[in-house]
Amino acid sequence: MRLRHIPEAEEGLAANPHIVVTHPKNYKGKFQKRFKKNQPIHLEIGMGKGQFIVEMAKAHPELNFIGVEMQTGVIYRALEKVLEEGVENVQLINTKAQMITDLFAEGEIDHIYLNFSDPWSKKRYAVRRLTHFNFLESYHQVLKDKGLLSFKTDNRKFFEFSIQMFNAAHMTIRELSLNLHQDLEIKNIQTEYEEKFSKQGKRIYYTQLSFDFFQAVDETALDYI
Ligand SMILES: C[S@@+](CC[C@H](N)C(=O)[O-])C[C@H]1O[C@@H](n2cnc3c(N)ncnc32)[C@H](O)[C@@H]1O
Repeated sequence: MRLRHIPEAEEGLAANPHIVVTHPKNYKGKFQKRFKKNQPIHLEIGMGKGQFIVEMAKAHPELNFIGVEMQTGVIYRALEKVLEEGVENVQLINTKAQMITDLFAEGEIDHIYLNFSDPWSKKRYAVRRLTHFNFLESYHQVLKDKGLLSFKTDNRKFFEFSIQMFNAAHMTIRELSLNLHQDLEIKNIQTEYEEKFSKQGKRIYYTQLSFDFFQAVDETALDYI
């Protein structure tokens, strides 16, 4: 997702410090302080323009949500949505996924969502995929014991790569669908990309996993890349 430069974005983000966390490292281990209610924290990484996180926050007032997005113009669009909808259980952070162990303490997060993350199709960029085992190790660190990771994509190869990574990390699959929109048993809130891709007739791949039997990634995982 690339947006044209939005001149008012930086100013808009700075003007809303009650929603946009301007010094996130100061809250490491204390993110509950950013919310009105002390309740489980769900984190979306690469949240885009915020459709999913805002709809989730409306559907689940019993949860707190944090959205991480690296592009300033894109997170600004998410901020506009949070303000428009008046949801009080969403906080936004303008940073990269690579930072999450600097931002969150061990076990601070209950659930991580990766929705339509960039597939980085070229092998030499495999390390940038947000399901690469380097990222899985950092997710494991910040997630609570038995915390969950949910992942959706339209890209079959990326999904297969990710399943191999999850397997190498000894994760446990809790839910899986190779055609999410045909699978009526799985509750689903759509993202911007998901709506676009499913209108084009593309299948949506989905899985939800936990790290309860996590072990260090084994070396054979490297064969998959
Ligand atoms: C393809 S878009 C998907 C957006 C949204 N999740 C959806 O499903 O509609 C991927 C988003 O992830 C963001 N992103 C990519 N790599 C990231 C990273 N390393 N850290 C934070 N955000 C990232 C991009 O800026 C982009 O907005």
